[in-house]
Amino acid sequence: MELGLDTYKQHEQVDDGVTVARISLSSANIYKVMHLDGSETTATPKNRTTQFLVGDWVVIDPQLDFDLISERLPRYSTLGRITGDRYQAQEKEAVSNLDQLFICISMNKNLSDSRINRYRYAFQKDNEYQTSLVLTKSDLWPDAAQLAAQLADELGVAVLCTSSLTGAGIADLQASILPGQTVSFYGNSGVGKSSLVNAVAQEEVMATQQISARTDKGRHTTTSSRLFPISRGDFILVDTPGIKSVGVGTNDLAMVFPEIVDLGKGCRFHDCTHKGEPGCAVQAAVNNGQLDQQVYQQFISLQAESQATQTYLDAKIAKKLMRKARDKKQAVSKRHYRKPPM
Ligand SMILES: Nc1nc2c(ncn2[C@@H]2O[C@H](COP(=O)(O)OP(=O)(O)OP(=O)(O)O)[C@@H](O)[C@H]2O)c(=O)[nH]1
Ligand SMILES: [Zn+2]
Repeated sequence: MELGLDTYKQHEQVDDGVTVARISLSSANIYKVMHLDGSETTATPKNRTTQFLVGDWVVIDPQLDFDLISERLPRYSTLGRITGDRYQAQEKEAVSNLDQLFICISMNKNLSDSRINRYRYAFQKDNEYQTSLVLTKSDLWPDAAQLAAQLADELGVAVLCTSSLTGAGIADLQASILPGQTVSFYGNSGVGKSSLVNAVAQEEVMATQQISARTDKGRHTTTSSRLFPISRGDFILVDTPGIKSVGVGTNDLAMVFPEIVDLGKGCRFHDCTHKGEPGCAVQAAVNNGQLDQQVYQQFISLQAESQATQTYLDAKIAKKLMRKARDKKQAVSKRHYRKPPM
């Protein structure tokens, strides 16, 4: 097992004579590294301020029952995720040294343009890793291959049409992963990602679930990313359950709809939402046929969605800040506590 080291060496240099390992788990500053023989050890950074991502190659100094991480080797790619800070959603790095990202969308009756548009930014981004679209559950779509071809043409990315049920397209997907590559599958809960990954890996890497009518929550017990070497397929899988959103955030709208941003420069108000304000150049363009009505509708619905993401993130952050403030207050009142005089 080489954990993708050969692929890594095609991008970056690794000195002879050092012992390298790969970060396989990162959770609340507890790290695990995987060695080239497949064994895993808890690891502690020599320098506590250094942050690591799952996928990082590191130089280790093995101790009796743990590894000391002495150095992080350069990353040739990073997969981002949207997180919130106090003011706005932000893109943060989540996984490193990734070669391919497969964005999975299921071919059920909910398949729509807006669903695909959500990821348009991720497809268009000039990534250091390759991004492909994987259509899952193709057995549910009458002319799946035709739609796949149309999307490939439209998006300019590879589109793989698969069904874990019939096995269609699985061999193509396997063939698109080169030996020693590090890959990740992204998809909303229920798209059939686990079934697909297991079919591609030819082993039970991930637990599959029947879609729960009760609740969508609590099915993934872990939210930390993890590295899985797949021996049958000779590739490395990074499971990223914590990544809820790839490139969907307010800022990304501009990248998905550059024509609307351009038109928006002509609006009377600089913060125009293009939803009926007077002097809106975008609405005017829809009215005179310059802007496609459908594109406009997609923009509006995606705008609502990204605002919802935003609000969700803001609320989460507000809660966190309140909790912090409360903890601080409690700490202060503890400090001032004096034993009552006898
Ligand atoms: N028709 C059809 N159903 C499928 C296919 N693949 C998976 N399913 C069904 O879709 C449901 C979800 O499958 P999973 O593989 O667990 O989906 P997931 O995306 O990993 O879901 P989470 O575990 O919630 O992340 C299950 O009921 C599967 O039986 C397929 O190719 N065709
Ligand atoms: Zn406007």
